[in-house]
Amino acid sequence: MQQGQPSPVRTASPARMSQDEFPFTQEASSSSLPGSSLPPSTPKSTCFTSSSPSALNRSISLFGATGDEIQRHVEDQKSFGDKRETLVSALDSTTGLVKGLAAFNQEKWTIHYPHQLGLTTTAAAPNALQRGTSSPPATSPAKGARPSAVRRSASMFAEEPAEESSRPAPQRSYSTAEGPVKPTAPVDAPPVHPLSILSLDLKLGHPTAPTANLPALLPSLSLATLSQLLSRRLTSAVGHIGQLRQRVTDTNSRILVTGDLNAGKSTLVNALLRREVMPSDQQPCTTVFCEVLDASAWNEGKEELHAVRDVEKYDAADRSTFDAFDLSQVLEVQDMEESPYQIVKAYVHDARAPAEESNEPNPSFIKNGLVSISLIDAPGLNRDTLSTTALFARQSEIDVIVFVVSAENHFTLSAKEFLWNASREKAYVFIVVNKWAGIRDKARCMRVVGEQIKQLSPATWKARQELVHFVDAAEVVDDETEEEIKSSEEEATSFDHLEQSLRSFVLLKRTTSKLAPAKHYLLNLLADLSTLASTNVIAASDELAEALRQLQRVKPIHERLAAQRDEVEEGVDRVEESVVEVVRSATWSRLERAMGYVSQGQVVPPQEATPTSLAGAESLKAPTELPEFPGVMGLWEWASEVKATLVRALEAEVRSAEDEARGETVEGVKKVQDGLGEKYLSTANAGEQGSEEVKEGEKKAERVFRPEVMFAKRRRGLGRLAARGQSTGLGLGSTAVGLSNSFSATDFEVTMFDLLDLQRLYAHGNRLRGKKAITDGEDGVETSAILGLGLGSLGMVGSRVIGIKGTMDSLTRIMEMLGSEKARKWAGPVLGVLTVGFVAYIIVDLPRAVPRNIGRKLQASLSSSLDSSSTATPPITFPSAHSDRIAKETRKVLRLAGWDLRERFRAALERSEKERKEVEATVEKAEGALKFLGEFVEKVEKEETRVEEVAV
Ligand SMILES: Nc1nc2c(ncn2[C@@H]2O[C@H](COP(=O)(O)OP(=O)(O)OP(=O)(O)O)[C@@H](O)[C@H]2O)c(=O)[nH]1
Repeated sequence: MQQGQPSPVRTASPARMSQDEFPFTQEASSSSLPGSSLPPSTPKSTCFTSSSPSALNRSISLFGATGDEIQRHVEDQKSFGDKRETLVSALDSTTGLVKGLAAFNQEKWTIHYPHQLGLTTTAAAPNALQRGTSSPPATSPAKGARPSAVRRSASMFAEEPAEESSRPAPQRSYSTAEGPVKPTAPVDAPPVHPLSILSLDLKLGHPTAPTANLPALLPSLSLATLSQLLSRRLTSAVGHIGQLRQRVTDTNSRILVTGDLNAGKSTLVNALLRREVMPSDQQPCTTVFCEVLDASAWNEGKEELHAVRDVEKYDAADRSTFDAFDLSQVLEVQDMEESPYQIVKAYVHDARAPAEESNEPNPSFIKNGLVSISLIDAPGLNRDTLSTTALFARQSEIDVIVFVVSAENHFTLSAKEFLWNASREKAYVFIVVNKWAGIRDKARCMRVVGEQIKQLSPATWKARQELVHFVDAAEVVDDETEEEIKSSEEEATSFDHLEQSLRSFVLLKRTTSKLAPAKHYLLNLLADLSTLASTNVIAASDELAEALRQLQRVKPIHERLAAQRDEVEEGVDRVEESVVEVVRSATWSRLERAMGYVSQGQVVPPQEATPTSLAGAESLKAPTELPEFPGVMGLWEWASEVKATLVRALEAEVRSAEDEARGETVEGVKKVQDGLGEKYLSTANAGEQGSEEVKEGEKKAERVFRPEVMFAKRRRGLGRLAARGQSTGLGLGSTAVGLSNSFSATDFEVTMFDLLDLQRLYAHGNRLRGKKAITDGEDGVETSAILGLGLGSLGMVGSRVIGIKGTMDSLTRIMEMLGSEKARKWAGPVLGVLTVGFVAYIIVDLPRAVPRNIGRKLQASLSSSLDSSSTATPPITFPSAHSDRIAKETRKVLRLAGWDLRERFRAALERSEKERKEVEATVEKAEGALKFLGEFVEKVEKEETRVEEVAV
């Protein structure tokens, strides 16, 4: 530096400059862009107190960046890269978490919403998550009191106050079905914040419902519906994360350079590239938008022009979508009258870019190793181009608008209009006041331009230290030789400052426009996930506790019932067998006894323990004695009556046996239904949680035992002994099992022989004669038999009537003498005597003989009808047949009662097994849910910490 030259820029340290000296007084706390990660710029007062042009020229360099600032910008770039990497990783992890929760909600556990548990936003409440899980996913109070800006976006039930910044979250109830907010949470409810991203959009389907009433709708939605709505929310969250990721990872950033005609836009672009790529001329020469891109990044390193007719179809790899020109032909392409091209893409190499690919920050503007910046040189603004450029500027891919204004001309009307509109949409617009070197009264120029900016774009004005630059682009382009480039890196200039600000601003813009939304969205989403998971930890803990309590009740009952299964079977069989045996033997002995009397022609004397007939059962009065003998004249009718009486006596005994069996059966059924039922089913019923209605229904379904219907379908009529065993009508809806044998006491008629005790006579005669008694059923009567009969009868008459036993023996001896020759001559008189004796016997013995004969015949008749059965088995007798029948009927009733009990027991066992399985499944489900949610909350918290640390 030569002597006499004005002091170098750095000696005029910004710190030493007075704020008042700077025409654009910096407003307090607005030295950096709002929300910027850049530290506030050092107040670089650009006081142009000297009116000397050279001094001013030197002062201009005050705008230039110091080495520290450049270093800071470099660090900014690096930090941007780190933040981006962290957020991309967090976005990916969160996608995994959301998908995991969605699958969990679909397959394993229906997610509850906080209001379903009646939770409130009680920030001071102790953390309830510590109960019910070994690894409590605690939400720290610090997290609970997360800055409300993060929460601002949505509330599940009510709008959040916009101004809450440092205040704790308002108390808010989730269960507002009744309208007014009231704290419904249990004392140990965790702090819960309202859901934002995952809140339910209940306006769907209720477009007219006012927001304030929405909470009232929540309780009316079922758990399943809410869970489905949540699924949709989660799916859309995954979609949104995808979009955010795309935006975050998008490295392309576009700067639109626009301004008045001839303001020096092309010159500025060239200056940023440090090479003359765009044509610049006194004459308006930019007619088409021309985008300058890094050739190595976008066109395989090849420098050329792509003149594009249809931007929508453009593909750098597809030659058919553009016309290619040499880079040097740019003026030709621009100069075309009525250009057919929408845009010209100029792929160039930046002179300052490193030859090799590197992610390290470097001085190149378009290839800085972090963000690929493309510069779009727009046609100068006039009435024709204004709307097109405005449209272009509005595109979302345009990160920054650099508005170039000539210091010589200030803002034209078109410029003002554009700036006015653009600043409304983009908030910040870079303003480059170009051709600054030629301005003499720089202070005045600055003041005028400053006033205009203040009005046109207040936001830009506020951040003017970063956004408003006074430069001379032509100087940079003209003067920069290879060597000067080097030296310029060492000596910061105002243009460097512009360049670095622009670069930082692009990064800042990207941070604000891409990283910040991603961070805020992630924090909101993660907070929601944490809330949901925490809420569900409580739900799962409660469910687990309840299920374990249920299991404690249900498991032992089921185990006991399962162990008793065989016991019940055996118990029922035992009762059945014992009762049947009692009935069988009682019946048999009763009938055997009865048959003993009847076969002797006697009525059956009542037994002491004869049961009385049950109400409703058909009763039959047992005859107490035989009808009185009316004399020989009424003999025949009397014999029939005797027969009927004996039959009735037998039948009455059968009835009594049945009554007795019925009584036993009643006892047996009681033993089964009440005794065993009480013993085994009370266990099951005690454990049943079934409603009273169900139990009532089961009771109704039980069979009702009506003992009086047992044996009801017996054959009617005195003449038949009802042994056919047709349906006995047990009253249990069963089909009776019939006996294969049939008894019929009416099958025999009273005959002449019944009136005489021929058999007895015959037997007696034979005994006298030493012969074997004839058997029943032999029709033929031999002479000797008749003789025997006669003798027998005589003897009997004699012994009864005369009363001398000796006479009888003498007569017998006399009769035996008839066989000898000597005795034959006695035959006539003896036979006479015999006949008289016989007749006398008949008359005297009738009242006794007839009943006996009939009884015997009755017995024979009953037995004969059974004799057809196999000889291998014990002979079936009247008592045995009836005892079998009655025992069978008893067994049938008991079996049904047993079957009933078994069924009820089986049903109870099944029910308890089902209940146990259900409870066990619930336990498993809740335990699984707790495990999942515990891990989930941990992961969410890890992500939250990671994302919170990303400063955007
Ligand atoms: N002294 C001086 N002249 C400049 C500066 N910038 C541009 N010029 C001159 O101004 C004229 C117009 O420059 P351009 O870069 O073509 O301007 P432009 O805004 O691109 O023009 P159009 O695209 O046609 O609107 C040229 O002759 C440049 O040499 C500068 O900073 N200082």
